[in-house]
Amino acid sequence: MTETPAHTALWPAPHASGAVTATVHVPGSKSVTNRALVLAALAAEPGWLRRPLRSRDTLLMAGALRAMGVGIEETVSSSSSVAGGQDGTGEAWRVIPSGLHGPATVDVGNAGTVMRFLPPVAALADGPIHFDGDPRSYERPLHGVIDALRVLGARIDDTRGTPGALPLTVHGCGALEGGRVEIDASSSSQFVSALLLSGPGFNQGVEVRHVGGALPSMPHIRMTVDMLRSVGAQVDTPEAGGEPNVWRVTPGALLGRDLTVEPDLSNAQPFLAAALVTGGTVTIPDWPAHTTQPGDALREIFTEMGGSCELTEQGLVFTGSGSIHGIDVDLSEVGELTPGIAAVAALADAPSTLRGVAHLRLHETDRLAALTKEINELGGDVTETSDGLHIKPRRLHGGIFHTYDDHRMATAGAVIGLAVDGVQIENVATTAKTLPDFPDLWTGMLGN
Ligand SMILES: O=C(O)C1=C[C@@H](OP(=O)(O)O)[C@@H](O)[C@H](O)C1
Ligand SMILES: C=C(OP(=O)(O)O)C(=O)O
Repeated sequence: MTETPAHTALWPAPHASGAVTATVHVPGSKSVTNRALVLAALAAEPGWLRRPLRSRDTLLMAGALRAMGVGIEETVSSSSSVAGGQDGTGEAWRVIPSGLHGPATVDVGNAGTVMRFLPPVAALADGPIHFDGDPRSYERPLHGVIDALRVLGARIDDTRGTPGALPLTVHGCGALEGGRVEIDASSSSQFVSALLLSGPGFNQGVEVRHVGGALPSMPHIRMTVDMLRSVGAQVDTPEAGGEPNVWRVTPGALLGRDLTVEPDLSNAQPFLAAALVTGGTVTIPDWPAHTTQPGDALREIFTEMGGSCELTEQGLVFTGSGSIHGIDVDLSEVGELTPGIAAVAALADAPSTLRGVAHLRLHETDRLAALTKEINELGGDVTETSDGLHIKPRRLHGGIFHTYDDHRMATAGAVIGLAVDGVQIENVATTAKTLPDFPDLWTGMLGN
């Protein structure tokens, strides 16, 4: 949890005067967009991304790939025949791979996907690629990727900062041997995803064996595997009868695809929470019937917390009952949903225990400390446990909700603000990491 400058702007979180009824079009998934960009950049032919997320994390990914020589052309069309998504409001990115070249400099910002997914890509480039980012990026775990790449044959200079962390330089020489590697990915599933995504480009492919504590965010690893397969890669997984905690990717050329990015279901969370908290109804169009996104778990989690939902032709229709229940839940698979669930839990009719998310201490900020401090400063009763939070609902009052440069802290504060008058979100602009339109979508949902 890094210190927040006192002067940062305050956003008065709108208080809901009654039950919210709204349809909210949620922009594309960060996790899908950034995987699709990497896979398209590594492909043997051009591809399309339709309805990509345009946010800080995805623009950093696109900028980094461009710096390494990949062509990414942005087109916007009102005609679905040219570039449209299902609603015809088509932004589409044409990705034209043309070799990966250094020297180049990559700004990772504070994007886990950029700082983890790109060093393996850089190892395939033909020159040095320098990586740097926000101060927080120096603190986020990266050793799993760096150590593994060295075992697989890469030369990496990480002597400018703390060894095993940013800033660093990957001295790519146009190819990487690849092969077998053991990593401890208990601090981030993105270590596994990173090695698998570039695996088809390594001479021997890659075999990643996770050794260590529980691996978080399994749906995100399944997303990696599914997306690799969809561009023609051969991937063996533990689920497909393989060894537990072992993934294998065979070397081979990747296809250029035409992919429409699903809405970001984790970013749908605050809007669904608005229905739950106000006893209203919120519809999210284009909710996928089948998806690897962890946000899909909200259908079950928020139903247990008092709502009900139905997948219809219009999208996911989620309705609050007017009561909010506490929950005892293991969130290790869906850690990024924790801030939003904590916000709802603080407004519930009974205590909640959120477990399995110790690794959130090394996310955008220390999310367990930040949620505890900020909810308690509004009068709440949250205690940190070794791997999560215990939340006893209490009557909350207004005040400043600090965000620590964490988009999900900002949206969590907005959810509390619906029910508690006078909540002010410090630096709501930090939502630009994955949802730049958040303040407008939020006020639009409330009919303002
Ligand atoms: O691969 C991905 O796209 C992500 C994986 C998860 O990371 P961790 O496993 O580090 O929690 C998740 O929290 C993050 O928001 C996105
Ligand atoms: C943990 C998150 O992001 P990142 O991709 O930076 O890890 C998140 O979006 O909740």
